[in-house]
Amino acid sequence: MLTVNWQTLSDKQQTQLLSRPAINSSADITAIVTDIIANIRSRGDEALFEYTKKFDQVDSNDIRVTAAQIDAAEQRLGSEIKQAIEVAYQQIRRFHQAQVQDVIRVETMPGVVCEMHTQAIEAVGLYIPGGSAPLPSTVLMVGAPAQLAGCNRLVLCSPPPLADEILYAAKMCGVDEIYTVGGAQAVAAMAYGTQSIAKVNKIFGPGNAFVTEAKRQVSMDFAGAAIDMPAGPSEVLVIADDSADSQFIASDLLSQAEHGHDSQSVLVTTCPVVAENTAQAVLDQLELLSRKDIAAQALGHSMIIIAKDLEQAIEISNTYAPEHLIVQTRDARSLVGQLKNAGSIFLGEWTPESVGDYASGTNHVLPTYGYTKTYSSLGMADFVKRYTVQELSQDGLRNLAPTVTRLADAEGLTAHKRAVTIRMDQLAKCDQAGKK
Ligand SMILES: NC(=O)c1ccc[n+]([C@@H]2O[C@H](COP(=O)([O-])OP(=O)(O)OC[C@H]3O[C@@H](n4cnc5c(N)ncnc54)[C@H](O)[C@@H]3O)[C@@H](O)[C@H]2O)c1
Ligand SMILES: N[C@H](CO)Cc1c[nH]c[nH+]1
Ligand SMILES: [Zn+2]
Repeated sequence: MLTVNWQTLSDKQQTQLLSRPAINSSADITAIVTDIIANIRSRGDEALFEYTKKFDQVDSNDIRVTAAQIDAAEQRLGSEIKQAIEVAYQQIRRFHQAQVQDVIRVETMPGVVCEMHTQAIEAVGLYIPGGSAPLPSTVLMVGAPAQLAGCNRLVLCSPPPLADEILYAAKMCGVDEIYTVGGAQAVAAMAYGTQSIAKVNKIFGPGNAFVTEAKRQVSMDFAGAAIDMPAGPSEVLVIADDSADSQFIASDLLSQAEHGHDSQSVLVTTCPVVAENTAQAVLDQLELLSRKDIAAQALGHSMIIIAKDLEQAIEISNTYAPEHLIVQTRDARSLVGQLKNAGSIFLGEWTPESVGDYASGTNHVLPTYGYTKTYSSLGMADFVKRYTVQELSQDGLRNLAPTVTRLADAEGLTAHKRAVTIRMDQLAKCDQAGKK
């Protein structure tokens, strides 16, 4: 892991160090994905089966998981893992239930009532990564809020083979339309529809560079599907002062590095001793990992930055805009207001990032590539649409009519004006009749 002293770097070096490649920066990946999407659109299932054979080595036209297969998966699982999935599901539901937005009602002027309502998105596509590891926790992160929101059709796609834990978590979230397809081809199938998979309105979930690029491309086409966010290879940034425990920091850096060769882990510390001890602890702990090779590759583009003080450390973090931000300093809570760009923040030494990955209740689907500057952690708001309702009483119309008619005059829109004056005339007649 590269260690650098921030003070000694030029502006250009600092910018380079904190940047990551854009989603579509690989011309190869962009071209491959464009081709896959075009093929799925023109040849549907036939292309979907071909890609599943080519990329996932499964030669089958049976991509829909049956109810019997879901039940069999449940039977095979041990009680401890079932219980862990159940506890995580309840935790996630609890935190997401609290985000459910009640109807907002405001009387903006006497007799003028405005409301904001939400309505669940009808059909949602849930992408669950599966290339390098099955992620049942991701099923809960996208499935539980979709279920809570009341989405009508929950479609899950994940590359074969589907782990029993994935099927069990899906069942818990009420997902019964499950397909064993992955990659860009699964995203294209959900966005445009094929003979086996009917089109969805919005696609959720993280994935590798091919999946994320496919989501980007289908979301740019109005005939495609909306997407949640760019959620690519995992990242973590740790801010630490001299009070931090280097063994703890190393375990957090490695827990994201083991996700994929393209994951990135960053430590920004004000203390050179913590920097040195953490570098050593990372090497020691790396030896203990089952996915040592993957983590080692990720460490190749990970780094330790020595900052002059906490203020500079925070500035670096805000510029990098990490998916996960861990704060291991004295009184970590006091920094929260200054941490402007992060998908999810973990405060203090007793809050490892992995609790958010599984079961604290927060969502682990988070923007990466620096998109925490503009995108948010996945939440209930992503599964619904907002719409407004307004209702005016006779007095409400009387009160608002002068404003609306003058603005309609200013815009030269006489029909808009008449829609108000025609009613005002009617009200005037009624008033007259009432007086007689
Ligand atoms: N940001 C988040 O919220 C979040 C959450 C969980 C996981 N992740 C990330 O998701 C990613 C999961 O990646 P993964 O690879 O394990 O699973 P994946 O399901 O995203 O990708 C596997 C698929 O990629 C396709 N593919 C592989 N090589 C290809 C090639 N050469 N050409 C075309 N398609 C190809 C295949 O179709 C395969 O099914 C990791 O990077 C992990 O860090 C992110
Ligand atoms: N850290 C990942 C999000 O970037 C989510 C995850 C799933 N399982 C373990 N971790
Ligand atoms: Zn993780």
